[in-house]
Amino acid sequence: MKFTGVQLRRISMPLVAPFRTSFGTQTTRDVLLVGAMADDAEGWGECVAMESPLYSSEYLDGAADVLRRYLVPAFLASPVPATGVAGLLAPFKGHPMAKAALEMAVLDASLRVLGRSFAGELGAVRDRVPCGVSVGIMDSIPQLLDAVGGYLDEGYVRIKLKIEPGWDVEPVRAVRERFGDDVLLQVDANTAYTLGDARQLARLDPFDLLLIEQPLDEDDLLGHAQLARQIRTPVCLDESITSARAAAAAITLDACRIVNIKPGRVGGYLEARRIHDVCVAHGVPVWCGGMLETGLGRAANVALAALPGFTLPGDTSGSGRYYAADITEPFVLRDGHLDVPTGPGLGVVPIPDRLDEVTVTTEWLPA
Ligand SMILES: CSCC[C@@H](NC(=O)CCC(=O)O)C(=O)O
Ligand SMILES: [Mg+2]
Repeated sequence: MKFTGVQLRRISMPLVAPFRTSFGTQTTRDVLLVGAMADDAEGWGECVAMESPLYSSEYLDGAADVLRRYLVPAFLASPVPATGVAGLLAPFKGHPMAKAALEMAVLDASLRVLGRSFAGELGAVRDRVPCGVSVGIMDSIPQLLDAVGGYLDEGYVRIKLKIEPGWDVEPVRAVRERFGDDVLLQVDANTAYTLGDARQLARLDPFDLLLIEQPLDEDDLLGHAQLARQIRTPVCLDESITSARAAAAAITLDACRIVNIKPGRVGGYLEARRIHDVCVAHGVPVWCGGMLETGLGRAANVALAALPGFTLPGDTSGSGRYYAADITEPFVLRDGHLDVPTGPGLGVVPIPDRLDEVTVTTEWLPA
């Protein structure tokens, strides 16, 4: 396979509704796409970095810069197989989301030539996955209950509520009172609390939550271990799990009992699989997190979510959760599940007209 170059394409996708978390409110999702163009195939990667460094230290323009100046030239100078991309890029410190996007594009191109799907390559054991949905912080409890009711009507099998100090026990209590105890329910704090909030977080214990996601700072494994001894709700980590090694450390320190796996956060789908394997070896359930991906990243996430250790519904919602029109054929929920793509590579491709409608800039980096 001979790569002729790499395309960096910035797109801007309006959200169907504002999405508010403890670190801010989004109304559009700006995305950096990476196109790995070879003589016999093209592959696509999606960089999940946000426009601003609010979820993690990466941000879209920084990812574009490190790809343009370091990662893409290193790859084009010595085009290794997809399994070699992470090692080739390791000398460049950090930037897991940028690295993940390039690895994903190379993997997609390679698998298309081989006629192999992402699901087949990663080791999927299911042909459809149960889907959860992430629900933002709202202006009022009634507004929240309307949103949750709508998602349950759509068939989502698990509800995740974004929380922050001042919006935690009340919304959880209201959802339980309105929709009952059988709804699979969890919360995500995006690092908004401190160990000093343990008593407040323990007030969530009576609501039988599946988990509380990332209550404390990304680098506070010991704090999460101490918190886990003060609350009954299982602690799940997201931002803290940056690699398989970090997952092993978090589990060994009893900092978490569940792991949210996000390929972009950990440097790619191959590292994501390694984290899955570490967690399975420790008996720790995992689920697939989301970064408001377009259908490209969504396709890869759904394939990943079909691996055996993904025993909890992920944030693998339908395309319509965020976008009125996706850049690929939309992912549509059916009986609360999404079908795992079976075609070569990602199994989906960007629809040229849709892609052009949302494109802000494109750059060509020739081999
Ligand atoms: C803008 S919030 C992105 C990070 C957040 N992601 C979600 O809540 C799920 C988003 C999705 O459905 O893709 C998380 O911390 O888990
Ligand atoms: Mg999270």
